[in-house]
Amino acid sequence: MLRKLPGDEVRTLVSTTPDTAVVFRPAVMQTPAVITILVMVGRFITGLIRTIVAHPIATTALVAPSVIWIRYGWPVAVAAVTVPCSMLVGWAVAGRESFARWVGWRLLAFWRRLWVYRRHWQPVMIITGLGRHIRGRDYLPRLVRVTCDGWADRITVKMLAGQAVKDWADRADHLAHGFGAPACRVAIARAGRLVLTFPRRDPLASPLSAVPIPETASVGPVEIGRCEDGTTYKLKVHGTHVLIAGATGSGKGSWLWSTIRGLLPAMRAGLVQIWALDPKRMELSFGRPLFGSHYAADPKECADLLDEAVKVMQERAGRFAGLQRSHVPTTADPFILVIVDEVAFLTAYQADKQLRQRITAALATLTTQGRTVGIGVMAALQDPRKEVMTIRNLFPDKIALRLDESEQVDMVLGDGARDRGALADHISPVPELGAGVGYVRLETSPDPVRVRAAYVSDADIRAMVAEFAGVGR
Ligand SMILES: Nc1ncnc2c1ncn2[C@@H]1O[C@H](COP(=O)(O)OP(=O)(O)OP(=O)(O)O)[C@@H](O)[C@H]1O
Repeated sequence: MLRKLPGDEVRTLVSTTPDTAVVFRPAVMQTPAVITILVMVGRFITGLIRTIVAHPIATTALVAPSVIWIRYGWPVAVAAVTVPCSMLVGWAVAGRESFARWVGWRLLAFWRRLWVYRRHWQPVMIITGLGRHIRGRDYLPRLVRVTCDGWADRITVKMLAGQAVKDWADRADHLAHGFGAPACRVAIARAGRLVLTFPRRDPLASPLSAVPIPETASVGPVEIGRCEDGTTYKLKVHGTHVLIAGATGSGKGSWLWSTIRGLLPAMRAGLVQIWALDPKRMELSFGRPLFGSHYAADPKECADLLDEAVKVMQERAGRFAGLQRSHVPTTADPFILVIVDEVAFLTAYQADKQLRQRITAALATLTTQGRTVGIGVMAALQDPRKEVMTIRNLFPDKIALRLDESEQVDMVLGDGARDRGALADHISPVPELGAGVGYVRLETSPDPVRVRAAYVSDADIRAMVAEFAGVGR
């Protein structure tokens, strides 16, 4: 411990003038070891007092049995430990959730603060460059608070003066590895303070089976799957447009089908119509009887269907003008969701230039003016480059499933999304692990949310068709 003392660096400081060989060495005063030891003991005692003041309950729980033993003998001390412990075990068995909320997660947070974060804080901060070691002194960001839940540790950090969120976001990978976590998300708590989220396990690592069809007719938000904190995820479709980008086999189909599944009762009630454009003929054709006449696969038919949607939009806009500013779905004016699978087939890979321009113009019109009159677009595509999808920025809500390159993440979700933890290029290509997993960035929140869509199997689609065929007349 005493091999290197604070101040030893000074010994190695050397300065020279640029044009002479003169070397200046500072005079070094040796501090007697006893003074150094006293300083260290003083620091240890201060740290101990600080810990006692910061954690009075934990300290009492540790110290009280020894005090009882000394004053009243060991049988009383053993009773004083076993009675509360068995009560806690009883509570943990009888009321798992309340025990976890009031005791379990707090104990885990206390332990992980000491054992993981405090222990590794100094080396991780220095090596990542977020802290500085200058002339024997450490200048480190302050670890303010650690909280745990069933999924992740959340750490509140006070940044060093002059640091920016980007400094931390750029080092999210380093922080994750430094503290032994699979990932790290950086979010702003308030000026000067950040919350770092370190997941401890991945609740999305195994596929989810299809969400039951809702009992009641609702236009959304539609339950799609689960977030990584274990809560159910509901996607808003009415009043927005959604772009889903992902490499081949990333599970775009499960997002499209989970949405359709959640809207079936509303379709039956006449409050929703789904208009399906399926240029690949591989995805939506499977549930064709659900869409009635609002299904197109041939590019020319797709363009006609889109033009029809534009006409409905313009007719509604004329009728609603001056009367209402937002759409309320009714059987007379249902919410129309235009679902386009592999939109690039129509906007980029379409050989007929005129048709391509017509389709792009119709999609641009719908995405800029459709949402207030009850027309939404949900489009899926594999390649998110601007040349392929010139109108990608017209979609307020975006979802990035597995992508091949890290640059594609910001192309889909917008600037800074990957820095904020949307590691869509790290999603596993193994379908059981990664298909259907994606990062959602909503227009209302800059922080991407990691979600897995439930898998709607062929058998589920067949059952949906058997029960709901004809709802899309
Ligand atoms: N949510 C999911 N959970 C688990 N597995 C899934 C999920 N979604 C899809 N899969 C699996 O991944 C495979 C590919 O899915 P899917 O065809 O939907 O991908 P895609 O992105 O539409 O691909 P492409 O663009 O090539 O059509 C499916 O056959 C299925 O086995």
